[in-house]
Amino acid sequence: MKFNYLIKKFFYLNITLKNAIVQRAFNVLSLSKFRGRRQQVFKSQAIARQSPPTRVHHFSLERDPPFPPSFLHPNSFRLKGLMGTVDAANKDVNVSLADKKPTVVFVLGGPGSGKGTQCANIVEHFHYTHLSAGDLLRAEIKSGSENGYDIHTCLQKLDITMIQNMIKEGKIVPSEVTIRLLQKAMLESGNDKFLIDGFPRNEENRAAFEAVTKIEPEFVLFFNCPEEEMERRLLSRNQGREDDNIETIRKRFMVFLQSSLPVIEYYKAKGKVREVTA
Ligand SMILES: Nc1ncnc2c1ncn2[C@@H]1O[C@H](COP(=O)(O)OP(=O)(O)O)[C@@H](O)[C@H]1O
Ligand SMILES: O=c1ccn([C@@H]2O[C@H](COP(=O)(O)OP(=O)(O)O)[C@@H](O)[C@H]2O)c(=O)[nH]1
Repeated sequence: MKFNYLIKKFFYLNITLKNAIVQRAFNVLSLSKFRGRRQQVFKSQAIARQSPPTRVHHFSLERDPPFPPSFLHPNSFRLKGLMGTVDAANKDVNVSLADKKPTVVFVLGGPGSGKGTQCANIVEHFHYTHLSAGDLLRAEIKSGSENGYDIHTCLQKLDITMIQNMIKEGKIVPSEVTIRLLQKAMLESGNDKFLIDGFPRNEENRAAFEAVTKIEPEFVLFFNCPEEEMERRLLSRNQGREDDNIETIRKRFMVFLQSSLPVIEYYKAKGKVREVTA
C-alpha cells in the first residue's frame, strides 16, 4: 500500500517537474518572440514616420488615423499583417535618402565646445540644414511626455523616461532612436545639405548610421576646446537643461573622452577631420 503510494507520488512529482520545465521553456520562447516583435514595432513605426505617403503603399499615417496603443501591442493582428510591407518600405526609405546623395557634415566636439553656436552661424552663410541630435532627442521627450506615448516613433512612456534618464546621466541614447529621428528630420527638411551636430557620439552610432543610411560624411568639423572652458560655458549656458549641472557635466566629459574621441580619430585616419580651435 505504502509502496503504491510512493510510486504514485513519484509519478506525480515527475509530471509536475516536466510541466514546470515545459512551461519555463515556453516562457523563454515567448519572451524572446516578444522582444523580436517589439524591435519590429519600433522599425515599423519609424517607417510610418519617415516614409513619404507614396512610398508606403499599404500603410501611411497620412491615410490611416493614429493608432491606439492597443495597435502597437505585439499580438496585434493588424501589426503582424503589416510587417512584410513595412520591412520592404524601410529599405525604400533608406534607398530614397541615399539616392538624394545628401552632403552630410558631422559637427563634433566636447559638450559646450560651441557646436550649436557655430552651426547657427554656418547656416546663415551656407545653405545647410542644422540638425542637433540632442535637440531632436529633447523635442521627442517633450512631445512624448505630453502625449503619454509618441505615435510616430512608437516610444512608449517607459522608453521616453528611459531616454530622459540617460540624458540626465550623460549617457548615449541607443542608435536606433537617434538615427530614426535624424532620418525623419532629413527627409522632412527637403534640403540635401546637413550639419549633423553632436552625432555620432560613439563607434556604434557611426557604424549604424553609415550602414542604415548608406551615407558617409563629406567631412567632420571638430571643435577642440579645453575642458575648463567648456565647463565654464556649460555652467552659464542657462537654458534650463537638466544635464547642465556639474555632476552630469563631468560624466559627459568622460563619455566624450572614452566614446566620442575614437569617432574623431576614425575620421582623422580617413583625412576627413577639419579641426577648429574653439
Ligand atoms: N566661442 C565662444 N566663447 C564663449 N562662449 C561661447 C562660445 N561659443 C559658445 N559659447 C557659449 O557657450 C555655451 C555652450 O555653447 P553651445 O554652442 O551650446 O555648445 P555645444 O553645442 O557644443 O554644447 C553657450 O552658452 C554659448 O553661448
Ligand atoms: O547623438 C546623440 C546626441 C545626444 N545624446 C544625448 O543628449 C545629451 C546632450 O547632447 P547635446 O549634443 O545636446 O549636448 P552637448 O554635448 O552639445 O552639450 C548627451 O549628453 C547625450 O545624453 C545622445 O545620446 N546621442
